[in-house]
Amino acid sequence: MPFTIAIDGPAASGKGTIARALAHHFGFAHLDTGLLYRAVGAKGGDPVAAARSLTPDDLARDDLRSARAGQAASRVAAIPEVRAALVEFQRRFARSEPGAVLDGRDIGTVICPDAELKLYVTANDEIRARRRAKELGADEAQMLRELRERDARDVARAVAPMRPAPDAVLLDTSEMSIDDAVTRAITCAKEAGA
Ligand SMILES: Nc1ncnc2c1ncn2[C@@H]1O[C@H](COP(=O)(O)OP(=O)(O)OP(=O)(O)O)[C@@H](O)[C@H]1O
Ligand SMILES: Nc1ccn([C@@H]2O[C@H](COP(=O)(O)O)[C@@H](O)[C@H]2O)c(=O)n1
Repeated sequence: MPFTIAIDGPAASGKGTIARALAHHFGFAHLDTGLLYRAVGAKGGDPVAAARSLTPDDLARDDLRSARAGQAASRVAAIPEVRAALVEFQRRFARSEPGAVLDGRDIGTVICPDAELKLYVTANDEIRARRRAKELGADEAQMLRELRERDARDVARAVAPMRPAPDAVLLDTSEMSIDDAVTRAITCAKEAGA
């Protein structure tokens, strides 16, 4: 049976960093599910048709990590038919052997409600904005506005809103180094049987 780790949380909280490190440590596959929504938003045209016809080339675009792509992603992510078109791919990925780590907003609640480990990664808004501004070479105040706008949309949408699964382990990385956060996540995964 594959071991699935579901990681959710708000933008720039450190989910992807932890997910990549866990996948590397345990030899698991990793899927950054935000990339799917970013690719749909970046494709333009009808988002539902875009979600139904996503290709590996769409996911390899080099403009998907921008703040603009993040905003476009959170708009298309509120469309139920877009989300529905992406469910099966994510669930199939989650069954990768010997295990898989998926990070996003609804992994523990909708995509993999039976995951062996669910983490909900947070950090305070200002710290997240500082980290993202440093990463993108962008203005911190503008990043703060954009992160808050995106989080508000992700929390408020009717379908698969961003929230912790009831059985998720909460990991606030505000005062943690990357190494500390990864070490804590590895400990949680070992305790869960990885
Ligand atoms: N504990 C930490 N301390 C300092 N910087 C961190 C920490 N965790 C992550 N970072 C940095 O913060 C930035 C955002 O992290 P990351 O991309 O992992 O967040 P995310 O939650 O996956 O974001 P998104 O949802 O937008 O994909 C990166 O530049 C990363 O290197
Ligand atoms: N499981 C997911 C993952 C992402 N989204 C939406 O995509 C936006 C971009 O995600 P990043 O993780 O790359 O920042 C995000 O703001 C969400 O709107 C989602 O809905 N579900």
